[in-house]
Amino acid sequence: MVPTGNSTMLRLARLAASVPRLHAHPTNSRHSMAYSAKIGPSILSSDLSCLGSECVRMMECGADYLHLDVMDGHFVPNITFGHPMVECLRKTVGQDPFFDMHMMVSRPEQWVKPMAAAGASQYTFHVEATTNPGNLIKEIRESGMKVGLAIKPGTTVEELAPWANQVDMALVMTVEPGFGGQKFMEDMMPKVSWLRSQFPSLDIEVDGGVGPDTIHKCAEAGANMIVSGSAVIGSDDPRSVIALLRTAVAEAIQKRSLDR
Ligand SMILES: O=C(CO)[C@@H](O)[C@H](O)COP(=O)(O)O
Ligand SMILES: [Fe+2]
Repeated sequence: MVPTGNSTMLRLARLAASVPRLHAHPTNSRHSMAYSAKIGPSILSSDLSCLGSECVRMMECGADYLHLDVMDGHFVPNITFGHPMVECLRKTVGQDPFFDMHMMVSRPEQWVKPMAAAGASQYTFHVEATTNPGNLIKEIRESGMKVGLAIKPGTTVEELAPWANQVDMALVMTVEPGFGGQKFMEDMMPKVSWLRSQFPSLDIEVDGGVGPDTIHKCAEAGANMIVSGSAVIGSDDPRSVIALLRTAVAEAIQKRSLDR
């Protein structure tokens, strides 16, 4: 029988409110709503000659969004792709999937409009790459995209903090940007914990070396947007890995909300 007493109802309502929305679309996450667990495979680790079908496969395996790594051979010592590829991917996957563009480029200002036109959903730039983050945030918003702000391992979280209230997402890099398949830097976790304590409803993303072995550190520290490249793409069962990562984060979010 369903209990209907007032105190029981109150407890059930509290419990329901504390349960994270597992499949929330990233576009709904800012401002009014509590953050939720979202898993974004980095397609850098996939067969780059099949990017379109790899994106489709990741969405079919339960990805919440796609993390697309743009490298210019200048900001980082590697080159990937630019907005023409994003335009093709958008045509292949349709309007729905959320494209988080991780812009590892110098002068990120120059690609805002082309990326927006190509179908990017969020433009995540590095604070190290610009002298005027405030202006760039404004330009990204005016182009209709969400804003992500990233810091490299050597950059302190204090450099991100002044902008945190103006962005949709903060990205704490857990490897030196440039390549997939590197070792997770656990010593970045205090940055995540600090951001979570200061900005309780901010989307906080971690990127680099994140997989089943390292997800619990990220989840406990307070990250809720999880980029995972080689651990997901290289797995025989990406669907299970994505589900495992999401469960770890969802449980940590639930624990945090019950502890409050
Ligand atoms: O931005 C980057 C690397 O610069 C990442 O998005 C990696 O591509 C993630 O891959 P794994 O470290 O998970 O293999
Ligand atoms: Fe990335």
